[in-house]
Amino acid sequence: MSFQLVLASSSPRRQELLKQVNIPFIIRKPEVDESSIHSVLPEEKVKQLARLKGRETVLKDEKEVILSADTVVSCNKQIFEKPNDTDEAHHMLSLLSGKRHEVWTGFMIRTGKHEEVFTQKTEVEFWPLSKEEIESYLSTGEPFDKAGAYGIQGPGSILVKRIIGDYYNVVGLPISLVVKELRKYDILPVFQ
Ligand SMILES: Cc1cn([C@H]2C[C@H](O)[C@@H](COP(=O)(O)OP(=O)(O)OP(=O)(O)O)O2)c(=O)[nH]c1=O
Repeated sequence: MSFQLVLASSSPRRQELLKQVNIPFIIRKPEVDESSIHSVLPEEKVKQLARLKGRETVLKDEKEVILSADTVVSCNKQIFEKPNDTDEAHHMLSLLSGKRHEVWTGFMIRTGKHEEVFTQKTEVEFWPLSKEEIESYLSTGEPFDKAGAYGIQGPGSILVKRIIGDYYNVVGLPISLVVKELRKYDILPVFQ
């Protein structure tokens, strides 16, 4: 039986990453209250949030596979999600300045019969950032819809000294691991 992929996400980055590997999908965004998840461990938090988003997405028939995900930044035992305002974004970037942090993405794959949750970690190191650099970056508006208040894929790329691990995991979906798992449902990138 071949399955239809349903992306349970409104993140433009996740949509782009699936398009990049030519996987056909439809979008169905769940209504979730993310504030109900309080885990202090980033790996647990992204698992729980991906699970919540996946389970709250309606399965319309047995041929559908739901893919949901969540990304957080973890630095010095603190978890950074999307900043609520400029002050919070400034605070996050000040704490990330000159240091290493982890980006965790959790994703869930769910059908009517099975569900599984996976996680992936990428380490990112930032250059030391001056107050002016942080303010100039904030003025681009980039930080506000992104965990940790930056996007590695845009102008935020110049904040990054190095990364260890999957780049796409930082952008919101570890696409090669996702594709590997979707093969079980005969969902294949078109070039295969
Ligand atoms: C660290 C980092 C995060 N991000 C993004 C990926 C995610 O979209 C976002 C983290 O927020 P999420 O809550 O994981 O996702 P979302 O609210 O954008 O979308 P949805 O819940 O509908 O799936 O941060 C980047 O785009 N680049 C980066 O470098």
